[in-house]
Parts: sequence; structure tokens; C-alpha cells
Amino acid sequence: MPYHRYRPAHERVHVALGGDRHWPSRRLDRAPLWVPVDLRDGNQALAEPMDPARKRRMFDLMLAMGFKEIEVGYPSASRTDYDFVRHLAESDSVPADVTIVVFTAARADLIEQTFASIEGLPRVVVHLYTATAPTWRDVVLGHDRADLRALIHRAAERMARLADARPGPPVRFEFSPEVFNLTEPDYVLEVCNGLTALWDASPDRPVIHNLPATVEIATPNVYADQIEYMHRHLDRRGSVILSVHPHNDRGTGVACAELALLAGAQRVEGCLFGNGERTGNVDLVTLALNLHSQGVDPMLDFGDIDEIRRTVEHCNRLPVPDRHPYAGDLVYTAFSGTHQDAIKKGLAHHERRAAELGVPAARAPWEVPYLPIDPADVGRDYQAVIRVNSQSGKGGIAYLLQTHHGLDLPRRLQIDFSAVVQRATDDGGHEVTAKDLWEIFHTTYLAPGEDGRLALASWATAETAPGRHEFTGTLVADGRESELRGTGNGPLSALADALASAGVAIDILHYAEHATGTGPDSPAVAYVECRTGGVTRWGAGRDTSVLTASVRAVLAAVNRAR
Ligand SMILES: CC(=O)SCCNC(=O)CCNC(=O)[C@H](O)C(C)(C)COP(=O)(O)OP(=O)(O)OC[C@H]1O[C@@H](n2cnc3c(N)ncnc32)[C@H](O)[C@@H]1OP(=O)(O)O
Ligand SMILES: CC(C)C(=O)C(=O)O
Ligand SMILES: [Mg+2]
Repeated sequence: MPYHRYRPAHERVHVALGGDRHWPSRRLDRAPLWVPVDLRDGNQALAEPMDPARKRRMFDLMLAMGFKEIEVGYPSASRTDYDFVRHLAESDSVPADVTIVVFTAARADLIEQTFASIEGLPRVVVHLYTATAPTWRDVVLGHDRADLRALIHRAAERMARLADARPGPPVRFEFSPEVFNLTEPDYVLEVCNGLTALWDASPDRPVIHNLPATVEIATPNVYADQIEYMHRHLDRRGSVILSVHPHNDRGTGVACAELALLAGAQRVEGCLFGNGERTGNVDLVTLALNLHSQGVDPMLDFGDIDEIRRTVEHCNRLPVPDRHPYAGDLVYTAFSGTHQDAIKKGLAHHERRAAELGVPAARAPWEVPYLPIDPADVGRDYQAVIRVNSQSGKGGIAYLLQTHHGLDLPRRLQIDFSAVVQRATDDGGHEVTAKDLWEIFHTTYLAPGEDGRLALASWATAETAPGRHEFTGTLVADGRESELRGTGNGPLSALADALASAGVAIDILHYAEHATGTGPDSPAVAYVECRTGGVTRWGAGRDTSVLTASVRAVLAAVNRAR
């Protein structure tokens, strides 16, 4: 690989913080101000940008989730964006506690159009951006440091003039030194502090300085150092909201945002599920639910994450991957045996603990292995938690049979059945559903007691004296009938005695039964482990009569052994 073509981040940008950093020992204990930029940064990265209907649907979703500041577009860039801002202004669609952000480059024509778009909107942030990093200055914009600072200053003055001329509540301002993470820190300070003064930021009308990792270039600790340096050196810090805007080129956008928050950032711009230019903007869903999983109020509602995902997929026309944190189809699913076993035990323990605490399970403290949050918190159920394939073990298989078919298999039968399923899945190599498991269970353990080579044409039991039972019946073995009679201290030992009289000696090693439901008509199921002719096998029976289920279970075990 031609790796020698690239330079490490420390050779590209100086990070001024040195060794004196505070962020590593800080903790995240509150949510920042989340600002979704799906309708601008996310939208500009789409092959088919959103039409007005999709924009509106995304906007309504953001309101429903509880966002309080929303970047709605780049109104000077396209008719759709301009019209959408006008639509919001004219349709009275913005709740009183929500602020609209509009985005513009530092060009007079674009700024004028931006201000025209926001007429009548009461709470607005106008967001100005210009790239400040050396390569962009030299190659793209063709300005040296002083020229570029002057260009930004002129744009900011124009914004201030236009804002002053507006009736109603004051417009607020945001500035992004695009490619902040590759810009000399002293130059960022020079430009940002200049704007703080020009816009006369105050605590009740703070300016937002948004410091983007426009293209990720370094490990997240470097970004954290860069942010902490700004946090400590920006003028009028109490009048500045320090915002971050990570992208995800190295796959560490979330880590960058989290460390930046430790380093003093108060506001995060990103997109739902990480849509955005190239590898995307930082994913606000992951960030917020990461906080939730630490016991911190995320200040957003994810109660129906599948609906959020569906809406975002519809608006972006891009799928959310199956492994996406918190939202993917597979993220609350375990296929592997030991994980399934742990989850099954964990869920049972969770139910018991909730009962002990006297609270609903959905409110009890969560400590289930392998599940960082309760899927129910985001509107998922437990149906998909455990799925079975060739990597699965007895725990998961038993869990599925229990939750879908009401079967509570004895432990040794779980082990026995798991080997049966393993053979079935190894052969096919595919996933086995709860329905498949039921069919395999039925064929293996139940069917041999219903239509095996050894069957009972008719039978009856009677308690002939207290503690003394008699079993009589007609045995059909390989098509030949014979009469049976036996006695014992229970119906099953009487059956064993009767079978012995017909030359089929059996030992019942284990017996268990339970109801499969709650109503009087719900069938019972019986499990029997039997040894006959030196071979040990499990059988099962199912019937509304426990005795019939038990007799069938014995016959099933015997037939399997023979
Ligand atoms: C990291 C980010 O996400 S930045 C946001 C990027 N988003 C977008 O570009 C989406 C919307 N943009 C657009 O639709 C168009 O770019 C428009 C309508 C805004 C402008 O279109 P055009 O006038 O055709 O200009 P074009 O797109 O080619 O922009 C490049 C010009 O703007 C200049 N420019 C680029 N960024 C800025 C800036 N922030 N401030 C001032 N000028 C800038 C460039 O130097 C170049 O100038 P030149 O033509 O004199 O060399
Ligand atoms: C905030 C703007 C300029 C942006 O999208 C970026 O730098 O990534
Ligand atoms: Mg961006």
C-alpha cells in the first residue's frame, strides 16, 4: 500500500493544548443541545435531495422526538430549500420552544437571500460558514489568512445589518470555520473572537461557534484536545455556545463527539442514523442512546425507534443497516449459544427482581447480559432477542420453545434437543425459526408416542386400593396385538409393569409435566426419560389430560429407543 503518500495528523496541524488537558478525567452527566442537520448537511449528501413532502415529514419527526433547534436548509442554494423555510414561516409550523437554523456561505448574494427566506420566523439562527484550513485557503478560496478574515468579517457585518433591520425578536448568529480540525488554532481564535466582538455576543444573545471535523483526520483524542483548547481560549466564554460537528471518515465520529463534550462542547450537530457527506455526519441516535444507557436523560424520545427509522429511511431513501447501534434489525438478537443462555437467565432474573421490588419490569433497573439497554425502552419486544442457527445452544432453543409454545423443557432434555437442532442446522446452515423448532420437537419427541411401531389401541387405569394402581390395555407392536396388565404405586409404574409383562422392560429415569397455558383447555405436556434395552431416550406427550400426555411420553421414549 502506498501509505507513504499520507502524513499523520500531528504533521498537518498543530494542537496547542500540550500535556495540560482536563477532558480525560471528566464525565458526561447531561445531554448537550442536539441540533439535527439532516435537512441541510444530510440532504446535500443525497443523490435525490428531499422534496418538500419528505422535508416536512423529517421536520415533523424531529419535533416529535423533542429537538429544540433544527437546521432546516441552505435557503440560497435551491428553490426547494428556500420554499421550505418560507413554508415554515407562513404555515406557523414552528412551536414556540423551537429555533430554526438556516445556513449560508460568506457571499453577499447568498446572505441577502437567506435573510429574505426567514422573514416572519420569530426564532432564527443564521449560520455562516467558510473554510479556514490552509489547503482550502490556498487551493479553493485563493485567500491568505488576512484576506479571508476580512471576507468573513464583511459577511458577518452584512448579517448584523440585515438582522438589525428586521422587526421582531433578534436573530442569533452561528459561525463555522469549516475544516476547523485542520486549521491553525490561533487562526480559528482570531476569526471566532473577532466575530464574537462584532456580533456583540452576550449571555442572553450568545453566539454559536461550531467547530467542525469536516473531514475526520485524527484519533478522537486529538479532536478533544483541539476543542478543549478553544473552550479555554475563546473570548467571552459565557456568551459563546461551543458547538461541534463531527463527520465520520475514520468511523470515529461518535467518539469524537463524546470526547469533545468532555472537552467543553455544549452543542452537537449531527444526523439521524449518521447520514451525511461521504461516511456521514455523527449519528445523533447513537450519541443520545449512549447517554441513556449511562443513566443520563438523553432529552429526546426514542420510544418507537422503528417508526423513527422508517421515517428517516423514507426521507433519505437510504437503508439503516442491520447492525446499526440501537436501531438495526439485529442489534437485540443473539444467535450464539452462550449469549442466548446468559440472556435467557438474565431476563428471568430481571422479572424476579422487578417482582421483588414491586415495580413493572419496564421500570426495574436493567442488568441483562449482552443487552446494553432494555429493547422495550425503544419500543422493541423480546421476540427477536434470541434466534437460532448452527451457533446456538440449549438456552436459546429452550427460550424460543418456552416463549412461543409454552414448553418448559427439563435441563437434560434441553441438552438432548439442542444436539438434534444442531444436526438440523449444520446440515442446512440456515436460521431456524420458532415454528421450525416446534416441528423438529414434534417429529423427534411427540410423534413417536402418537403413531410409533409400539402403540396402545386402548388403555385404562384404575386405583384399585389407596396407593395401588392398575394399568390395562391393548398393545399393538409391529402390527400384532396383545393384552397388557400391570400394577404399581402410580399409573406410570403400572404402565411400566404392564409393558414388562409384554417383554418391553423399561426404567423411567425422569418425569416432568406442566400446563402449556392458563385456561382449563390448554394442553398439558409431559416429558419422560426412559431406559430400555440399554438405550436411554427422551419422549414427550401433549394432551388436555396429563395422564394421556404422560402415557404418550413413555411410548415416545420407548419407540425412540427401539
Ligand atoms: C462542509 C459543508 O457541508 S459546506 C456546505 C456545502 N453545501 C453545498 O454546497 C450545498 C449547496 N450549495 C449550492 O447549491 C451551491 O454551491 C451554491 C448555490 C450555494 C453556490 O453555487 P455557485 O455560485 O455556482 O458556486 P459554487 O457552488 O461553484 O461555489 C464555489 C465558489 O464559492 C466560493 N466559496 C465556497 N465556499 C464559500 C464560502 N463558505 N464563503 C464564500 N465563498 C465560498 C468558492 O471559492 C468558489 O468561488 P469561485 O467561483 O470564485 O472560485
Ligand atoms: C458546518 C459545516 C460547515 C459543515 O457541514 C462541515 O464543516 O462539515
Ligand atoms: Mg458537515
